Amino acid sequence: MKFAAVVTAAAFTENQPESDTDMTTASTSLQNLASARDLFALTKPRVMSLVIFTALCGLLAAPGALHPVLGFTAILAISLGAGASAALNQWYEHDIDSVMKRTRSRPLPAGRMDRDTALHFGIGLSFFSVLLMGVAVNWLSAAILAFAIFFYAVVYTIWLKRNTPQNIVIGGAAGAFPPMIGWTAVTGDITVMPILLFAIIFFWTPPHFWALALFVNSDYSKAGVPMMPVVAGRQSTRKQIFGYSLILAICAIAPFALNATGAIYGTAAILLSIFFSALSFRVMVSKTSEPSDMVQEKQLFKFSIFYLFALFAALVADRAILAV
Ligand code: HEM
Ligand SMILES: CC(C)=CCC/C(C)=C/CC/C(C)=C/COP(=O)(O)OP(=O)(O)O
Repeated sequence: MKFAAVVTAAAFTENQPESDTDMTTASTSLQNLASARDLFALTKPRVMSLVIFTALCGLLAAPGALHPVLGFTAILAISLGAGASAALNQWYEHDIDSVMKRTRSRPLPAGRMDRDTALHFGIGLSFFSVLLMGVAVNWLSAAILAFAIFFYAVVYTIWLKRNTPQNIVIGGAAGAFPPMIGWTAVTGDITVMPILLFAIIFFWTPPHFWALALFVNSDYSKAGVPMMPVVAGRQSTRKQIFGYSLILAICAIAPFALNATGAIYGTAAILLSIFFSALSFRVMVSKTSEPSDMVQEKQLFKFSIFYLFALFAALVADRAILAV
């Protein structure tokens, strides 16, 4: 311990700036570090980690083989494209992000970054990710990636979000493309299975998001965003959550029912979907109006994330076992 303390102290002393110029350089690099951190935050890394995971699972579950370097490049391109679309989303939404409690400490509303930086970063990274995918992997995957970025940054963010309570139902398509892109990176074509993977995330998105929207409702109404609970009310949203969770169950079990996967995926899909539907049912029959008492909604939101993670992990595990 003592030795470690001496070494740390020595290293610290060694790194001390000796002059004013050193001090300026040190503070500039600290600022650069802070903005690098903010650029990273602009990519919504926590949300995108699951997006990237579903893309990776799509790639690993697809029939055929892709050289590991190309597989890595495909996932890198999807990650950069997803991050770029999130940056463009925040460039456009700086006004409503500064009104909502949940989003006002983001780099733009908090004033730690100017809008042009976010715009240039988002556009530059979008082009780079699509070109990388096209040149290194294939142009079908690049085209779907470009469409997904456009769908999130323009169709959802600019057009749908502020105009219709169906915003996340239609806009959710953007988040449903990544496993399809992972799949086409390997196969180069679109078959029933990548369409089903798309459908799973498409029908998962409304319960995932509306569960959250129910307990952050006041944020959205304050910002004037017509999310479903704001426009149609809590009870209608709760019924729709249950409806979508039943459609989700059908889509999740379909790959097994169609013999496209084995029993590992089938068992996981059935158990996870029963639990998801049960939690959605509890939300539907709940009458709570106080956000702090919305235990069922909070549980459903948390479980939605586990559900998608576990379902896609089961898909890959199933494929790995079948291959042995
Ligand atoms: C239009 C579609 C979607 C909407 C509107 C939406 C909205 C949200 C919101 C508002 C949050 C709260 C956290 C935050 O402040 O960012 C959240 C969390 C999350 N979302 Fe979604 N989401 C959507 C689609 C997706 C998709 C497609 C995925 C992954 C495949 C995903 C994964 C996650 C994860 C992992 C979290 C938790 C992040 C954390 O722990 O902070 N979401 N989502
Ligand atoms: C490859 C590719 C382009 C992937 C994109 C994946 C995608 C669309 C994910 C959606 C995730 C997300 C953070 C939605 C938040 O909605 P919001 O922006 O309305 O949330 P906010 O209120 O937190 O800003």
